[in-house]
Amino acid sequence: MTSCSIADRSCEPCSGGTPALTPDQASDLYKELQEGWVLSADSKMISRRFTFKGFAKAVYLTNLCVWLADQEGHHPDLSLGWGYTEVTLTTHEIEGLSENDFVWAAKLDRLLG
Ligand SMILES: C[C@H](O)[C@H](O)[C@H]1CNC2=NC(N)=NC(=O)C2=N1
Repeated sequence: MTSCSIADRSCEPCSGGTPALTPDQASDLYKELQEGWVLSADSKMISRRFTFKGFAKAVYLTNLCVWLADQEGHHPDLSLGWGYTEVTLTTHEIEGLSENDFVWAAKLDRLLG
């Protein structure tokens, strides 16, 4: 059986010529993500803050994000401190959201079970 999850897709190389997702397209893809992701009001980014008790767990999640970013060739902005990692996705090339951002977020959701 096929699952048809966006987590099964791959991030595609993105050039400046591809238009950013419209707010409607972004909110459709947003529905496929797990709870906890936030779609910004201007539909230009999605983010999720993970909280932990301690520093090392936040570093481990950050390192997982580094691994996934290099695997997919698509890179989140990461903010790390004691007890938290915040992951923000946007496609810098187009100053907005692309499908890559949602594929990447869904892959992280899947890795985290
Ligand atoms: C050629 C390569 O696809 C680009 O330089 C990628 C790399 N990772 C990227 N990551 C993100 N988040 N946005 C980009 O525009 C981007 N560009």
